[in-house]
Amino acid sequence: MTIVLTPYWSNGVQKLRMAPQPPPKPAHGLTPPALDGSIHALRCLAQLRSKDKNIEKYIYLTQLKDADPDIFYKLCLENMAEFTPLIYTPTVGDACIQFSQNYRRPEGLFISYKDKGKIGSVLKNWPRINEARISVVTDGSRILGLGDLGVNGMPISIGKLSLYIAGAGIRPSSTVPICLDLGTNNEKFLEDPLYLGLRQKRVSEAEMTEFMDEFMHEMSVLFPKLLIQFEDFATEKAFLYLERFREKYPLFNDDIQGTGAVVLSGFLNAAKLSSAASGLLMTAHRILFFGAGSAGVGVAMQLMSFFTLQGLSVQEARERIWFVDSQGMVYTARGRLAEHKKYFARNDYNGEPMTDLLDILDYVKPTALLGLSTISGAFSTEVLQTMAALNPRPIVFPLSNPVRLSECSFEDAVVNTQGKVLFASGSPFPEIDFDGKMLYPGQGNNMYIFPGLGMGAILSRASSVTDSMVEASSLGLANSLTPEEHAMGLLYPQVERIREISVAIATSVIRAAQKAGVDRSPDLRSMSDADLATFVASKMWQPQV
Ligand SMILES: NC(=O)C1=CN([C@@H]2O[C@H](COP(=O)(O)OP(=O)(O)OC[C@H]3O[C@@H](n4cnc5c(N)ncnc54)[C@H](OP(=O)(O)O)[C@@H]3O)[C@@H](O)[C@H]2O)C=CC1
Ligand SMILES: CC(=O)C(=O)O
Ligand SMILES: [Mg+2]
Repeated sequence: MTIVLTPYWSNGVQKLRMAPQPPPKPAHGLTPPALDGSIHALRCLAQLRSKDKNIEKYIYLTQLKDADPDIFYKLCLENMAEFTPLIYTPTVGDACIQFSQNYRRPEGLFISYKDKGKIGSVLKNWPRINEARISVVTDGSRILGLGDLGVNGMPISIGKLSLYIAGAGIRPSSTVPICLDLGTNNEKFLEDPLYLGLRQKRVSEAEMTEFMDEFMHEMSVLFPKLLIQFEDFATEKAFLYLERFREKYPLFNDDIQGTGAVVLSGFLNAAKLSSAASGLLMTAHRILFFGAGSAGVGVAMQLMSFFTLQGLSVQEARERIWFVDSQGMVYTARGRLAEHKKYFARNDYNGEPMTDLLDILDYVKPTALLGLSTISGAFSTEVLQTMAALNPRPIVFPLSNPVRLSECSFEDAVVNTQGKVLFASGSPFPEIDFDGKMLYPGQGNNMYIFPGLGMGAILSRASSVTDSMVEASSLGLANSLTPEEHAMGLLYPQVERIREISVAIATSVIRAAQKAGVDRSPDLRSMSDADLATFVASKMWQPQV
């Protein structure tokens, strides 16, 4: 499939352009005399706020970003807490579901299975080849917790890249949103006349792997300076293609590694508060994962480093972790297990399958309960009360997205633990006044990590993204809380400080890349940490309004 470039009419001449390249400024006389950039930004904000439905706000913001990226990103940076739920989770989930209904104009690159054998020629249609530095690539097979959405997954690539631009100052023109169309198993979409993707079931794993080999090779030829973020591939494929390509190309999987890093960071801060209240050693935490997919296992792999940083051996660290999947507690004697579950399967339980979460809580007695299951409400009143009975300050992270699939709400977690909960969720919840005290939910979302991790990898020109770079991003985030944020009991910094945080993360990531010897920007090696941070900040794109 060749991408279709939108006809753009200007001064009677047909030009071709694709977002995010801004339209040329209209000639004198073609705009009202008093149109002033900063006043217009206020006008746009008022127009946005006049809309009732979040999906309408999303559509409005998509058009604003297209028409005037400077105003869009200025407003975004000034109103991060208001904008992120609109351009990202939860609203981006609805934008994906409705993509084929609401589609207006191209914004990104679609590569379909029909392009196999000539993927390079499709990539060449991208209008800003030389500028490309970062691509978010999805195959739409597991969008948030919404399942297989086929090409309707494109808004997730677009949304993540908007956060790269807002959060880390990546130049808009250097971003490449990509959706691979390998079919869909979503029957509703296959029957929908408006569906914009291939009308066929997903291709086999062998066929997809051949396609992916060609795609990755052609990407590396055409975009030699590109970092790739794999996003929302269904679990088996997420692990398969991360392992297959990570040594060969600069890439990371956001759901496995980005989520692992963001949760490790919040967990580090939560565990300190929890241990301070209980007197429990940091090494004595017991973590129960509800959900054993790419995100759950990715987080567990990263949390291993929490324990090993505290001095435990790898084997001891692994023993601090339990998993629950749709069949109950995951243990080796249960029978055949998917490959990605085997490492964390318990070897110290041989009894009957344990399927009730309350029974599992009673057996494991966790200090922390992490939800990555897509099961809305799974952390029931009884589950939360049990966590509170087991721990003076229970750690409860319902991390599934979008917000309607969260395992519990912040309010339920607060009320059922008498305000003791240490909480982070995947999508945002409002703060709560509990007994006269303001309590703030953390947002344990990889959006804190990938902008800074990506910026660090791009500036160091890393030839691959190592585990040490991912860990550095996590520690950079954990250490970025201000004393005021600690005093407020926050587990993550306020999102309004995202650029400052991204500087800290990118700086740590560059240092880790240098240590691992994968950096290709030797000039950065001799800089002091302070100079390196200044350099990173100086490279951030700023909206000009
Ligand atoms: N906060 C963040 O930054 C991020 C959040 N996420 C969210 O995490 C969620 C999971 O993503 P991902 O791991 O890729 O998805 P998967 O679908 O691969 O994993 C879901 C897991 O939940 C398990 N599960 C399903 N139903 C139940 C049930 N009734 N009881 C117990 N476990 C159950 C599944 O079990 P089984 O294996 O048996 O099928 C599976 O292990 C999504 O909502 C996603 O949006 C993802 C990335 C980042
Ligand atoms: C946040 C994210 O990456 C997800 O829910 O898949
Ligand atoms: Mg994701």
